[in-house]
Amino acid sequence: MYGSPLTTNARKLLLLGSGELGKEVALEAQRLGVETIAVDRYANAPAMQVAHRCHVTDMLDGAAIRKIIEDEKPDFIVPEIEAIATETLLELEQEGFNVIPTARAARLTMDREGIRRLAAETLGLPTAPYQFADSLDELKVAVKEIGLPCVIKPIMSSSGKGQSVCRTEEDIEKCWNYAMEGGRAKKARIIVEGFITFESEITLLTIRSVSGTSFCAPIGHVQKDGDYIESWQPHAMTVEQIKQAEEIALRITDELGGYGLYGVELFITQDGVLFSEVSPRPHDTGMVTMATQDLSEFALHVRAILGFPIPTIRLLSPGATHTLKADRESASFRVGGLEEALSLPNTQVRVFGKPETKVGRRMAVALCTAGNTDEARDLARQAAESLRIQYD
Ligand SMILES: Nc1ncnc2c1ncn2[C@@H]1O[C@H](COP(=O)(O)OP(=O)(O)OP(=O)(O)O)[C@@H](O)[C@H]1O
Ligand SMILES: NCC(=O)N[C@@H]1O[C@H](COP(=O)([O-])[O-])[C@@H](O)[C@H]1O
Ligand SMILES: [Mg+2]
Repeated sequence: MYGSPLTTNARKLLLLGSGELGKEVALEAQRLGVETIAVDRYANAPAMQVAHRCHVTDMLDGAAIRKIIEDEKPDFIVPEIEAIATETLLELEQEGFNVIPTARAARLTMDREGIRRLAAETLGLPTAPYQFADSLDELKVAVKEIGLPCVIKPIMSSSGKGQSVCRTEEDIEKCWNYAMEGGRAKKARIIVEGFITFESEITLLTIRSVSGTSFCAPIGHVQKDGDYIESWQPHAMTVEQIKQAEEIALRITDELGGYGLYGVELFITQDGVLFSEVSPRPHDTGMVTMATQDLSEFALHVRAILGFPIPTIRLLSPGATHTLKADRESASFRVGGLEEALSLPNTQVRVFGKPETKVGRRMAVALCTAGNTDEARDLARQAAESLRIQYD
């Protein structure tokens, strides 16, 4: 039982990160009468536009995050991005705050080394071969060990920032410099992974709630330069592949614990399913569930967080998403083409409302359903291609 938002008995959910995914979490929380507070590094972030209140702060500044949380006293602290002062979250959890799904999950997944060592070395899950390096010289040695081609990523980055494929020895220095520019922390540490020639890659949304662990139908996706372009659900898989995928997802989410939705990223290869990484929060590729499922990944996250049951998750239709990205930096622009996009059948659009564009920044997504995923992908691509950004 809890009171209405903005009254003394309100249940309060504070988002650390306020992008397009947080916006949907805030909306779902509000549907259940929860007070929402959005925090991010810049003003007018998408979730701030729908939350009851907001705060702008450096998300890696532990003292600043602590001050906001001590003042707000939220019932749930919900990380929405990776780059947060997670040491402070560990402390706050110790002091009795509820970090979703757990502060340790946020801490481990903030940095590729934490989650990769846990998955591969502690749990023994199959992954791409990997090495870490702190300098260009160390990287050269690591590339020799792993072999070419390989994938080089800053240990702290997301949405493909600073990530590149190294194909020849001459590329190594370029990849190192690219990783140094794209990483979000001061640490100059990178991971080198063997390049996996996968048949497909999926996100397995896995929910830990009072009802136990539930899985959504697998979501297939295509990424370009490490960032997602399109996703679809369900992704066709054999019974054995689904079994392996669910086993991996169960192992890693059981280890990380807590209540909430996880996005488990997996590579489907000829030799079986490999663990790639996991988000302890809704996943960008999972936006497709806003069109395909009775409960979207955002609704599921909120239900799990609040401690409510999730007896069933229904896939209502095959569906797909396709993203709209900006190609330059601007604070004065318009998103157009909605008339054309929305004249397509079974099509919806989410315009995130980000205040500025940047090269490669995701600004909107098209969501479509159809009789099968191929048709849905075609439709979503057409819808996204109808959308355009006009810069002043
Ligand atoms: N070892 C690999 N072999 C082949 N492709 C890879 C490898 N690692 C990453 N990729 C490709 O790059 C994409 C992004 O990689 P990864 O998920 O590690 O980065 P990320 O920055 O965390 O992205 P996001 O935040 O969007 O999940 C993967 O989905 C996959 O398409
Ligand atoms: N792959 C992670 C992901 O998609 N995260 C989503 O993107 C936002 C940041 O976008 P921005 O970089 O455009 O501000 C995050 O806040 C989250 O919603
Ligand atoms: Mg990823």
